[in-house]
Amino acid sequence: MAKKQFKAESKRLLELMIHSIYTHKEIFLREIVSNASDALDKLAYLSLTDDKVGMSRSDFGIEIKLDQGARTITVTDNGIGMTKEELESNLGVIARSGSLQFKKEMEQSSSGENMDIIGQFGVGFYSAFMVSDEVTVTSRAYGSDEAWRWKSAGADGYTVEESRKDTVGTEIVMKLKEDTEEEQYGRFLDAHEISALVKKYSDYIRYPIRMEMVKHRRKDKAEGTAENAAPEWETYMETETLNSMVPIWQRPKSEVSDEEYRSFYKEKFMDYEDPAAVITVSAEGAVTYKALLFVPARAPFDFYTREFEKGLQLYSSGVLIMDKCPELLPDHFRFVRGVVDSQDLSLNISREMLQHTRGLKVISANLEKKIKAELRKLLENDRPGYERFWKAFGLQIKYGIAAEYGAHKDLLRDLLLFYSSAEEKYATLAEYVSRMKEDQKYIYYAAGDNVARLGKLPQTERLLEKGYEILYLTDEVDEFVVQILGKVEEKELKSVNDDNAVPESKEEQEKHDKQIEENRGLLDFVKETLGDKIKEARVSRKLKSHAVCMTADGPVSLEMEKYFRSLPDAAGEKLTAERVLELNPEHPAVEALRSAFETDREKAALYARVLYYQSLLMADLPIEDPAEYSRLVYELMK
Ligand SMILES: Nc1ncnc2c1ncn2[C@@H]1O[C@H](COP(=O)(O)OP(=O)(O)OP(=O)(O)O)[C@@H](O)[C@H]1O
Repeated sequence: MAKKQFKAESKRLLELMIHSIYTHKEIFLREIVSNASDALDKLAYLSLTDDKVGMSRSDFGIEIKLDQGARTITVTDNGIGMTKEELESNLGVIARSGSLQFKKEMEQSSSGENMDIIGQFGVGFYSAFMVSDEVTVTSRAYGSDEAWRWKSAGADGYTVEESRKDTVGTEIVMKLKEDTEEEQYGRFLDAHEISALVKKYSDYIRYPIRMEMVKHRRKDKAEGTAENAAPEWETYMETETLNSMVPIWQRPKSEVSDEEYRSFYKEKFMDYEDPAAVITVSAEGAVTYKALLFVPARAPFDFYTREFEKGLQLYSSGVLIMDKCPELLPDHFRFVRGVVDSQDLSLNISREMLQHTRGLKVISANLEKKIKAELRKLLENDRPGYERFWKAFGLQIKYGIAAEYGAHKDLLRDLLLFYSSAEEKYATLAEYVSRMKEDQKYIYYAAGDNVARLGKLPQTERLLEKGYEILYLTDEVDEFVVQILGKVEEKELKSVNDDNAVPESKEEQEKHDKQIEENRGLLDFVKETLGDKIKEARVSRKLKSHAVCMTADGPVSLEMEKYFRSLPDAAGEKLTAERVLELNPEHPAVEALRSAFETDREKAALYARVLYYQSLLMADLPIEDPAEYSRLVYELMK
């Protein structure tokens, strides 16, 4: 029979498995058993809506058989099975999630020194090759009379041939490798070893995992045996269920260790980092359910893409109904992973119907509150942990505030962190407010690309000098968030660009009014020279060591304009900011402009243009005509 080749990337993964230097080879059993459990889930789910399956929950199970003579471990399930095509496509190429993730990680760590990663999350079926030199999979798919056998001795390919199997399901025979000095593969033929591995990794699997175990018992005394004769023992075989079948989320929190929660998370959701937070819920009342939720420590690579699917696993009395039920999670908490199990959702419910059940709404509203509370707890008790969370998912929280016209702002506001000028670290809005100076009316913010640049923005200088704290907003969505929030604890959020951002004394005000009066002609001239490039030229109230800065009037800020400009053309009309060029009349450069305005208008126009370009540069706005700008500078230097 012709051997078929594995796809290139599968082959590489397989080779890694075969030559794995990883010491926790024992995890192969967890992977094979969890695949069997998935297959049982699928058929159990089908049996809810399809009478033809003719099986009930108690009929499903997994069986493990050890054969010392043949050096084989056989794992059999009566789940959904695989057709010939499925055998080829599922076992011939790298499967989804876990294996792919694994492959990515391996590519990133080119030397393979990260081999420890292997055991931390699902590596799937291929892990069988860590301990076996031949794997045979015989399967009969539900609804089919045919059975097929897939066989492979490793990276050089596999065969698929017709076979026989009386019942629906899958049987996997792993022929163990010969023992070497480093590795005793033979230990996996020991029933006690296997039993311990099932307990360790697969205890919560909700189907019985059965195996024949050798047992010892005292023989009944034969008649006439002396009273004090030594008791006689006999051995016999008995099928034992190795796992407790109690899912971790059904166990009382006090009986589960943190380590158990963490390793459950890592195995189930294929992460190799511990979660940032674990949330357990046991609710009784309108809807009775248990939930076990996790906040991952970092965002999956596809988190901020359309491909990412949110949702929690939904079980109804222990039967998996849906792998990612989106209705259970609001968008702003879409990073949460976990499981919900409720006896109050009808088992016969179809997935479409499920979307409309009230029970789900109740659960989701409750979970939203719990997640919020847990994040607050993290913020209060473990600031570095929260800041790590914030780096991963803060953007999502901000989107949540900006979404739906601010419908969720009250829930999410006190989860926000912004970088602050005061302590050069993140601050919550409440922390900012608590530090506000007595005479301080506003919560100040500056928006731009990065903190370093914002700290040097001309218009922040006087505010900082007066000792006011400024929040530096560096995400595109930030200014939308600020607009939606409007006020925090009665304090208005104010851009440093705002014309009256800096509070003025009466004298300062009078001085300013006088400056406006004195410079009226000059301001008109600057506006005339620059034409449509600006809406207005204005005497600045906020500049100190700089001559000019660019700000904007109206609802569209300069940063928003940058954002709108970055959108694809299809995104509709581009909104532009109403630009205002602010001049500092006390600055020598502006004084030079003023005297040129009085004596040499051509020179004054040159100065005005140069200052305009300077303001664009400092605001990190594009210079429309860099060549012209350069020519102006040459002109100045003449
Ligand atoms: N016992 C089984 N019964 C039915 N199908 C199975 C069985 N074992 C494996 N499969 C099929 O083979 C596919 C590949 O399995 P594999 O373990 O490599 O990846 P996976 O389970 O999809 O993801 P992971 O990498 O997370 O384990 C499975 O998705 C499933 O469709």
